Amino acid sequence: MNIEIKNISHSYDVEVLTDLNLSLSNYHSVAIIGVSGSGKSTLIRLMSGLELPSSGSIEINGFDVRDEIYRKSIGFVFQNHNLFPHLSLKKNISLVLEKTRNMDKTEADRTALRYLSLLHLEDQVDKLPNNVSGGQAQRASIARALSINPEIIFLDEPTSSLDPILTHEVLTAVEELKGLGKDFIFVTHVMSFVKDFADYVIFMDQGKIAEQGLPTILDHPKSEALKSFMQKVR
Ligand SMILES: Nc1ncnc2c1ncn2[C@@H]1O[C@H](COP(=O)(O)OP(=O)(O)OP(=O)(O)O)[C@@H](O)[C@H]1O
Repeated sequence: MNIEIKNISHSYDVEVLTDLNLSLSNYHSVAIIGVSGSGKSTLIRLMSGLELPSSGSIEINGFDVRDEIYRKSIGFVFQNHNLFPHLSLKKNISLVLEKTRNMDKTEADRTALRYLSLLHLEDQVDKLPNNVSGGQAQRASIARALSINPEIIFLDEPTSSLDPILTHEVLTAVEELKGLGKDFIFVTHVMSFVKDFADYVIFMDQGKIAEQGLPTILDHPKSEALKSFMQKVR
């Protein structure tokens, strides 16, 4: 995918991203890392078009992120699974497909089952989100994001509410998706996953990109900020 971010700043009560620029071509799996509050979630939400920057522009694969065509070409997985609690895992997916992709019920059900199986949830499809583990629910929300056949999948700390075992289970499932030919942009605190899965790393510090490059920057950080971060997360 190609990413062109020009001079974006973003404020809530105070400025959280400051004059940020990024130009990337032909990477497929971009990790955004950094300490809590450094602006990672804000950046990934702006890149997905879920929120618009206070100033500046973002183009991904040649589309302004405000473009409806772009918005239909992405899937987003949130920190918490965001599934409807009163619908089964299957229905959580098939309903989205019926309502937003005009699929008939049979095709929507078939597609939901296909993606739930891809995430190893074929035995859980009729359960409600509250009756499966946190890792299974998060895998179902990844299946839901995939089911609309997006070009890019955004994951904003998908394992932040999970214990280490479930974190491993979800991230292993994500790694298995590499062969699908999708592009990924993700925020995570799990550095082993960054090393295994990312082909480019963006390190955020205080609303700016403090360091960026291939995943090898994690082993050979140049900036004091990334050095200090790596000492804390190891
Ligand atoms: N909707 C909002 N309204 C007001 N302030 C916000 C909002 N979202 C984020 N912020 C503030 O913006 C700053 C950056 O937040 P952001 O969530 O982007 O950081 P982060 O690096 O993803 O942190 P974490 O790792 O804790 O999720 C923080 O100071 C946060 O309190």
